[in-house]
Amino acid sequence: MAKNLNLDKTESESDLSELTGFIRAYRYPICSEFSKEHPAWGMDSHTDSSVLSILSCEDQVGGLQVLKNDNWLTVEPISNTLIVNLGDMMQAISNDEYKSVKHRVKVNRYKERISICYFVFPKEGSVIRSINYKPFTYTEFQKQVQQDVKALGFKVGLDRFKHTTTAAAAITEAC
Ligand SMILES: O=C(O)CCC(=O)C(=O)O
Ligand SMILES: [Fe+2]
Repeated sequence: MAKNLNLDKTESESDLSELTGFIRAYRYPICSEFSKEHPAWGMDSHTDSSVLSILSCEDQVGGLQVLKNDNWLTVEPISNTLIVNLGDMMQAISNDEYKSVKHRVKVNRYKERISICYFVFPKEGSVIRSINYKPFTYTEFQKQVQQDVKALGFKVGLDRFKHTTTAAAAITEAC
């Protein structure tokens, strides 16, 4: 991807680090109390703050949905297959050429769901430089996300770091 985007090799290597990645395992219990009209979410709609997120759904129980062209698409689990989601840091690094995908997880009525996710983050202190965003470090991004969630109840994300005043417009729109 770095090659496709003509990114500087040293700089893109410093934006990716195995050392700052982590693995998280999830268990989504069975939930029978929902209907088509009132679905229940194991995880609400969000974008990952990572560079990349690699998902493995251990028991082939579906539920993951991704937003494409304003439509929620169900990701059918395929055995021995990993799903790679692009996160906010990849969107910034790629100057918005690659988009951080909005996704959510629906709970299952009959089976619990186990998934394992590996999140890749930028190296500590590495500055994300992009035409569309002010330079920032992942630590600064995360701090802003936490502040917004606390103050507004939702993540504003990359719009906060846009060069223009669209950040304010994005927040007003979301309210
Ligand atoms: O459990 C999943 O398949 C997705 C989890 C997820 O989206 C996340 O941890 O950010
Ligand atoms: Fe996610």
